[in-house]
Amino acid sequence: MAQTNGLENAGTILLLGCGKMGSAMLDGWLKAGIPPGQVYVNDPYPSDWLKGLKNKGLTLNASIPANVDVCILAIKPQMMHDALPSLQALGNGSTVFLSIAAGTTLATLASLLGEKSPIVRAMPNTPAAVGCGITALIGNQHVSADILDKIEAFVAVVGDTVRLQNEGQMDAVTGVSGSGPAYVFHLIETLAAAGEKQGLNAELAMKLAKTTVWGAGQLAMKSDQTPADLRVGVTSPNGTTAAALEVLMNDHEGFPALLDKGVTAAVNRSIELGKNG
Ligand SMILES: NC(=O)C1=CN([C@@H]2O[C@H](COP(=O)(O)OP(=O)(O)OC[C@H]3O[C@@H](n4cnc5c(N)ncnc54)[C@H](O)[C@@H]3O)[C@@H](O)[C@H]2O)C=CC1
Ligand SMILES: O=C(O)[C@@H]1CCC=N1
Repeated sequence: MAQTNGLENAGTILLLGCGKMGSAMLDGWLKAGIPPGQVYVNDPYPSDWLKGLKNKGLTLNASIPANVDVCILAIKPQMMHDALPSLQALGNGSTVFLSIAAGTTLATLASLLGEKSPIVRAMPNTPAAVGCGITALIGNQHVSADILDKIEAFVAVVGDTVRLQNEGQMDAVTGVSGSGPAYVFHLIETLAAAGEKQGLNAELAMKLAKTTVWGAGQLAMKSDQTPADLRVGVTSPNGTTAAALEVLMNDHEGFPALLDKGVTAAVNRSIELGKNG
């Protein structure tokens, strides 16, 4: 039997906002077999890649179609109040909305889109661009198990998925995995810079830093051992790693304290964005 990905009956799709996240997801849907003829995209600043998809049948910047099965909101949270009133005709309960905006709550989305609307809130991350994202999802009271399965299929084609128990978890998810890739990219930058300071040329230092983060990520995912055990496995008694970890694992000014402060700042900003919504 042919393999299915849950998107065979995706229906008519409207994507509002096709920047970094919107285009990563759109690319995933098209690669997963959604015909471009089923896809409408509205974005006032379309990329060349997006414009090129018009030749394949995608509809760009047309008026809102009368019947939309799934409408994906991939605009900035600050744009919701201006942009969503244009979608109110879709708020009769038959269109399912998927918002990936940080902070914007299900209640705010329902107030802007129509209280009958089935709305799923999700938090993906940019590794979705290479099919390695992780997206957390939660639906409002109008989202049935079947609808949630269907919407999950839209994000599952660009990576792993998790379902949340309650919307309150979304701020913490945003601080850990939504913003998380930036922390890891910064780790790569700073590891490479430290290598340069030790005399390596820039290209070599960056190759070592990138491949080390990639390899450690692969090992953490594939090994039966916990990350803590894997760390111990690198650390020879009285060796080089132990010397580094003595500095990095300092509770007050090392990784644990810094990352905790960073994640807390992201979570607080997510809560603030939600209140402003
Ligand atoms: N970048 C990231 O790592 C992640 C972003 N998000 C969320 O995804 C959403 C989009 O973020 P990015 O893709 O990073 O931003 P972006 O700035 O790359 O994309 C936003 C797009 O919206 C378009 N736009 C502006 N006004 C519009 C309107 N009225 N109608 C239609 N399109 C409009 C812009 O031209 C732009 O292409 C945000 O709500 C963000 O919180 C969620 C998870 C991760
Ligand atoms: O920085 C932001 O607000 C968005 C949400 C998560 C990642 N990027």
